Amino acid sequence: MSFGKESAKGKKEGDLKEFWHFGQYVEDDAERRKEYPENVEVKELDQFNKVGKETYQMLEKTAKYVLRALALYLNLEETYFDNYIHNGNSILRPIHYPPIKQEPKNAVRAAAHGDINLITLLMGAQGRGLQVQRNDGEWIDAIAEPDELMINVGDMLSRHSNNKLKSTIHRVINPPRELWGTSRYSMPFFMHPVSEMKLDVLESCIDEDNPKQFEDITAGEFLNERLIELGLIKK
Ligand SMILES: O=C(O)CCC(=O)C(=O)O
Ligand SMILES: [Fe+2]
Repeated sequence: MSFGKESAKGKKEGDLKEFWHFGQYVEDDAERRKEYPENVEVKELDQFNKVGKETYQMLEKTAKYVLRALALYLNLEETYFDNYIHNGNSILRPIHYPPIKQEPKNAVRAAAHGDINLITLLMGAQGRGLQVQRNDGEWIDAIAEPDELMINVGDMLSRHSNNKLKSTIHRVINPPRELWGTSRYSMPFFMHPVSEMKLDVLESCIDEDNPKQFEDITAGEFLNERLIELGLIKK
């Protein structure tokens, strides 16, 4: 994905980043397989596709267990999400934030946003910069240690749970000027369900104090809407 092409929802400046995508490896459903683009084979790097696939599948499995815990928290069956995420449209996205060569004006490495998907798993990034916004509006550093994962709730889960689980607003700030010459690398795993999953607010998350906050929509429709807003696909 070319540099500067993606911008956060509602922001005109492109983010200062470039990235690769590893997508779903559908091995048991010919119809579903046609829904996703083929993963691109990189012949120049011997281990690239193998390591990408292994990383994808390990993070996918980890995310599945996290969603099981969240399902229990939402008073759902423990395995509620399992069928929705099997062969889901999840993405492993290694990102490179290149050295900054000139005054970026209003552009940042990643402008403030909520992720589109159910949950995001972030392995320790190489280089600081990630911040999350607290409920009181203050931004705090969110730096995972090598043996830790940062886990964000995304907008799809926030809709489905009527905001009982709030989408984590986060951003990647530019480094101080003396570190402009350094790259940053990060590797989020975005857990997405299959496109036909209904994100309609769960009945169990609606009551008098917390009326239904979101319109009914499927994951596929919601993703499409958001990709248009991010400048990644055309209407
Ligand atoms: O670079 C990071 O650590 C986070 C990237 C991110 O938030 C995103 O790509 O959605
Ligand atoms: Fe994000």
